[in-house]
Amino acid sequence: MIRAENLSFSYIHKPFIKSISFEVKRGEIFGFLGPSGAGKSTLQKILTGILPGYGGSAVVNGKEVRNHSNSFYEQIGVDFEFPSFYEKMTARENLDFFGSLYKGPLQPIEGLLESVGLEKDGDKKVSAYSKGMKSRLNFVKAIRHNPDILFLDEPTSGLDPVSSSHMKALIREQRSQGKAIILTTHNMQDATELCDRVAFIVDGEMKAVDTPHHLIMSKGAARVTYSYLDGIEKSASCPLGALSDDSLLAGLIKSNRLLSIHSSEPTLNDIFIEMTGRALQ
Ligand SMILES: Nc1ncnc2c1ncn2[C@@H]1O[C@H](COP(=O)(O)OP(=O)(O)OP(=O)(O)O)[C@@H](O)[C@H]1O
Repeated sequence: MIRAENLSFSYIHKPFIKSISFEVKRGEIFGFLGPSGAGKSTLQKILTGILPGYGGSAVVNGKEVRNHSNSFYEQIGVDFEFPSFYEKMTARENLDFFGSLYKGPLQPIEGLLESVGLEKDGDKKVSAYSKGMKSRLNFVKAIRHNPDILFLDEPTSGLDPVSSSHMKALIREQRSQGKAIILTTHNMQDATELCDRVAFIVDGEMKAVDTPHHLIMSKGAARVTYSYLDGIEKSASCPLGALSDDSLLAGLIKSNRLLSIHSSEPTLNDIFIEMTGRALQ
């Protein structure tokens, strides 16, 4: 549903986005991960038709984005990080207004507000909404016209843990309806939980693309860390695959002197740092 080939872009004369290619299929959540200034929002802007002066090709729902007509916006939903609403209007009035910009059928406001726990706040002015409430309202604004493709920028930013987990469930539900979703985040936990595939973006270049699981497994072996008493508490670790070669561990098990033992895999964040030499947050 989305295909980028040799995508490039420059804000000034210097090339910034450099030869990026990827594909996102129906029913897939694809994550852009990268540090601040890496080019994630720029890529989203190219794919949503805001920056038409790009090089290469960006095809969204079968159309080259730079040639898009207004009907393009009937097919995509955009939830960018900073919600845009008329603050003096209520949530319901805002959804009515933004909904009126679309030709196609709209999802009923009541059900949408209920899906994000705002059913009792629909008649409140948006100026009285908290940051998290605005984020939830922004999400339903993006899906009101039931688009095939969703662009989400930091969709859990500003949400408390319960709302964040609820938001992730809503995003998965959109995926199960067959939508293609591009999600931008700094949050590795969200990316690991939500994304079918992720792209590491650094300095306008794509450094790796794969499933979070493959990325984690390809680079770092899981390790086992254990602690024991030897006058004072000490700890040691060894690769999971080499447990039987660890004579210290074998001795501790035999003499029943182990205090704790656990295994840990590298996180996506560790892999990002290893592959790109840059920290994400
Ligand atoms: N309109 C513009 N004119 C000139 N430079 C710009 C413009 N918009 C963005 N940039 C520059 O392009 C680079 C990439 O910005 P972009 O917003 O795509 O990064 P990002 O990866 O989305 O960062 P963040 O995670 O902080 O949102 C930055 O160096 C930014 O200063």
